[in-house]
Amino acid sequence: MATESGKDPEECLSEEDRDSIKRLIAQHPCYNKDAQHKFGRIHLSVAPKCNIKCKYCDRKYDCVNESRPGVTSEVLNPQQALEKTQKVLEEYPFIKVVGIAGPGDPLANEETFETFKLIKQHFPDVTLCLSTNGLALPARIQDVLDSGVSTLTVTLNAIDPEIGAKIVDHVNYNGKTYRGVEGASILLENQLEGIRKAVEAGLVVKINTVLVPGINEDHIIEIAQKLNDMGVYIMNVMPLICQADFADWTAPTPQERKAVQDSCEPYVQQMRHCRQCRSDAYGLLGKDLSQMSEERRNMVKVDALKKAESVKKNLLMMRLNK
Ligand SMILES: C[S@@+](CC[C@H](N)C(=O)[O-])C[C@H]1O[C@@H](n2cnc3c(N)ncnc32)[C@H](O)[C@@H]1O
Ligand code: SF4
Ligand code: SF4
Repeated sequence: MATESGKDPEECLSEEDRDSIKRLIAQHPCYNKDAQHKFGRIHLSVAPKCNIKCKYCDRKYDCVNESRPGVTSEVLNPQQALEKTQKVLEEYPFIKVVGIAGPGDPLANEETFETFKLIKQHFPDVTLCLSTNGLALPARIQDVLDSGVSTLTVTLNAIDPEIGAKIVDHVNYNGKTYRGVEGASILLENQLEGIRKAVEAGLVVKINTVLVPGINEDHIIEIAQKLNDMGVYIMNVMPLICQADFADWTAPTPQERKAVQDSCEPYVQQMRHCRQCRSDAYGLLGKDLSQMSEERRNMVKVDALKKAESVKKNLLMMRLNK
């Protein structure tokens, strides 16, 4: 599939790169629904600051019992994030992806890059994953690549600034605050340029689009068509969680979300199993270990070790039968 720049992202890659992308998708629970019950991810909550304000965003930094994006029990520094990763990966070896997804915007926090550097040094084989609103993506793309990130998510709720302005309150860019259509236009330009650069650099790109009924439901198909042109790998249409400025809104029904996803599927593969995780979630999707009692965590650990043992046995049998 050729991108808008005329280059086919797959053609730009060597065979070795293509194989390694296939391998990482096979073990990424969000990019591949078949991987979700076998492989997990850990989110490191090292990024509290944000450079924009979405009208639906409500971040909480000491929250133990809510499960949604933007909440975390605590904000960690890079060293604490490394120590947590060491402990969690040792106990739950089925976790193959280390991601940073907030609670704010990873690219608005230098700690993101410091953390990835530490993780890469200690765990060269894990997949590094980043989730951003995209405002700072053109400026930071080289830093993202240098960090060893291979899967990137950008939230893109509109490709028309008039619609975008109904969802984003303001944007802080190069020391100034922009509101309304002006702010939404600056955000959109940077998002599109950042996505283009990321695809061309060989990152596997996912787009999150929050479905806000009455604002972007009929527009999302146009976003999907654009993503097809740009060579994006997968799109995740997430239902609005009604909070902050949208506290009195009505969330989309599962049927409404499915209808939007079905209309987009011809243009870009749809992720339909997103669990709208916390910024400090770890474990399998939908089985967040950060929200479990120690007893339940131990059961998961024993189960995971048993599964790993049976995979080893199967591999051994296959070799012996050759
Ligand atoms: C906490 S954000 C982290 C990354 C980055 N700050 C961003 O917004 O892309 C993770 C995802 O949750 C989404 N999100 C945040 N609040 C939401 C809400 N109230 N309803 C639905 N999705 C929401 C964001 O749009 C984003 O796609
Ligand atoms: S970009 Fe992410 S963290 Fe920032 S306001 Fe929007 S949802 Fe919240
Ligand atoms: S919020 Fe969705 S895309 Fe992000 S880690 Fe959870 S399931 Fe994956």
